[in-house]
Amino acid sequence: MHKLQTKIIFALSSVMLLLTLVITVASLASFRDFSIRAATEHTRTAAEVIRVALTEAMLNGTIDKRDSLLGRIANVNGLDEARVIRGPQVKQQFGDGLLGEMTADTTDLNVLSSGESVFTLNGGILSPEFRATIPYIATSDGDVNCLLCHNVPENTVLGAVTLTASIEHMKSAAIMTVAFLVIAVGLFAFISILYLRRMLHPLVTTANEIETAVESAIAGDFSHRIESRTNDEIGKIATQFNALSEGITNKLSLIRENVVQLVQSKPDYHGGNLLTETAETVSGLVRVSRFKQAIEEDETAGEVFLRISEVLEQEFNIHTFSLYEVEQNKKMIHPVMIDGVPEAPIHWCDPAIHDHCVGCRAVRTGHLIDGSENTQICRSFSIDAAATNKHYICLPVIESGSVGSVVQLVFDVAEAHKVRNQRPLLEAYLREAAPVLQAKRLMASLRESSLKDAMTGLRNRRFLEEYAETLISQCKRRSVPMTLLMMDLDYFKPVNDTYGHDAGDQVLRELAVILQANVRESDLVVRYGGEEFLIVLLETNAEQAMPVAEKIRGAVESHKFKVGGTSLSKTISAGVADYPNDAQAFWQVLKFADVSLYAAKEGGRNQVVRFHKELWSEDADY
Ligand SMILES: Nc1nc2c(ncn2[C@@H]2O[C@H](COP(=O)(O)OP(=O)(O)OP(=O)(O)O)[C@@H](O)[C@H]2O)c(=O)[nH]1
Repeated sequence: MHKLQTKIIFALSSVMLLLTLVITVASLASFRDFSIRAATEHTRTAAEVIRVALTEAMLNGTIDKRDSLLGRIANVNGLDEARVIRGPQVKQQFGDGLLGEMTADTTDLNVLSSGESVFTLNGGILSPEFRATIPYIATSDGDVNCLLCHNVPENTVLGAVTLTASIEHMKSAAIMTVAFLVIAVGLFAFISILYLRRMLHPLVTTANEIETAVESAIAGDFSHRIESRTNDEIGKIATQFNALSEGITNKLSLIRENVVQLVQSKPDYHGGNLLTETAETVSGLVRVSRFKQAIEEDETAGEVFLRISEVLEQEFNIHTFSLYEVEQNKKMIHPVMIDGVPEAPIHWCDPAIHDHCVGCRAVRTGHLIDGSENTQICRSFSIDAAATNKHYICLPVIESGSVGSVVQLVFDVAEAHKVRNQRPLLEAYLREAAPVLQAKRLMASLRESSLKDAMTGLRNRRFLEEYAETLISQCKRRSVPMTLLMMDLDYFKPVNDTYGHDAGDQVLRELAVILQANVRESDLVVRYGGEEFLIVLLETNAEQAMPVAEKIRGAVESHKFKVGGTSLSKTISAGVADYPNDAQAFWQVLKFADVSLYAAKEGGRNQVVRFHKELWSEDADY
């Protein structure tokens, strides 16, 4: 049975039982009281009848026959015994009397001495018996003057009559009445319970339906509707509950549609709690939005990749993953991070994709490659998935229509389902990362080009201004020297004047190639001014740099510059100064290299001059 119904019926039954009990006790108490009062009256009347009869017998001289008189009276309905006892004065005047009139019990004696009536109920509840002991008092007024026969003063107790009356019939009547009451109350209770059940049925059924519907709603299912059975508050609750469920379902559908749009893929709810999973997806999207904000404020594409790796580890709990960057113009794929290690060698895929990016299926197709659905889908994934129990998913990051990067996830077969469920949110992250990565790379390349000389491809003076201090602090930290070679073409103006500016440019381009070819890759060749070049030789002092400068001078001298169909010979002059021997500050070393170059020019050109103190005068106008 339903709990609510049981409770109400139990409460009603308890009330009815209590009511029956109260009525029974009250009835029995009032019956007892009534019985005593009725028996009292009854015995008083019988006592009076006996008195009158005895007086009459005395007057008529038939007092000797009083025994049979008392016997007849005792046979009167409702009386069990009638016994008269003589008081001491009567005994004194008329003798002890009959045998029965002599045997007085304690109650009789008390009544004889006190003159007060005593009424008692004896025999217990099963066979109750009423006893009345009533005194006869001598009186001169009344219908007969007692003092005429009795030699006693007024108000003397002449004797007493003891009457016993059974009140069995009263008890039966009381029991019958109580039984009737109990049956009546029971019947009333039964009818009330039936009526109550009928009345409670819609309430209980509605409450049960609401309970089931709420349980389903907690589990994310809002489809349950409640039948509105009555027109009262219960019916209203049912209607309003339905309206509430309808409202939640509509709003939830709207949220889902928006989530689907944002995630661009229908989240797989796999029978879970719709509300919880939608809420989780929404909070996932909030995290995506925060991620976007963070990467936008990051400085480089490298930092963005680092954030992607943090998201994979912390949010998706994926620890075996690789990030690749595609260099479209060079058709190369560059490993940004392999298994979380920056710039580690390509290891899950065929290393050939490094120089041939279209070997990567994700790069070539621009589609997500799901190796967990088909392990053979990408031929460049070099590990035999079946043998190692490993699966993979490669997600291309599309930047303005082409693949800019690839995120590769490698996981155990057992994790395939989990990873596939995480895919929509991960793709949302990558969609946000794509334009930011592109912007960062664009910024980096713009910056790179602003630090380069467009004509020769060498670094420019701006680069030097930005990195001069870094170069010095690096040398200081590592306690290594650095030499600056300041170089300038000799008599370059006539080239322009004779062959034109384009020819001059060609000479400068060829010179740049010669300079670059004669130093180490780690050294820096900078186009410092028009036909002026600076070479920074790292970890090299001026003594060690002199042969290098000489080699360069020789290389230029022996080179034939191709100018307008003819070839041309040119020479250069160079000045050499180093850190830390000549000066501690970068710009001071540069100045000393420059004055040395000036000295080389002065000295007749096509020569290298090592800086020495005599070349520098604070007063000189360089
Ligand atoms: N074609 C071309 N000429 C340039 C460029 N930058 C500077 N120049 C020219 O380089 C020449 C430098 O001339 P000068 O400073 O007189 O020196 P020079 O003729 O080389 O003689 P010395 O340096 O004294 O040996 C000028 O004519 C500039 O116009 C450039 O980018 N391209």
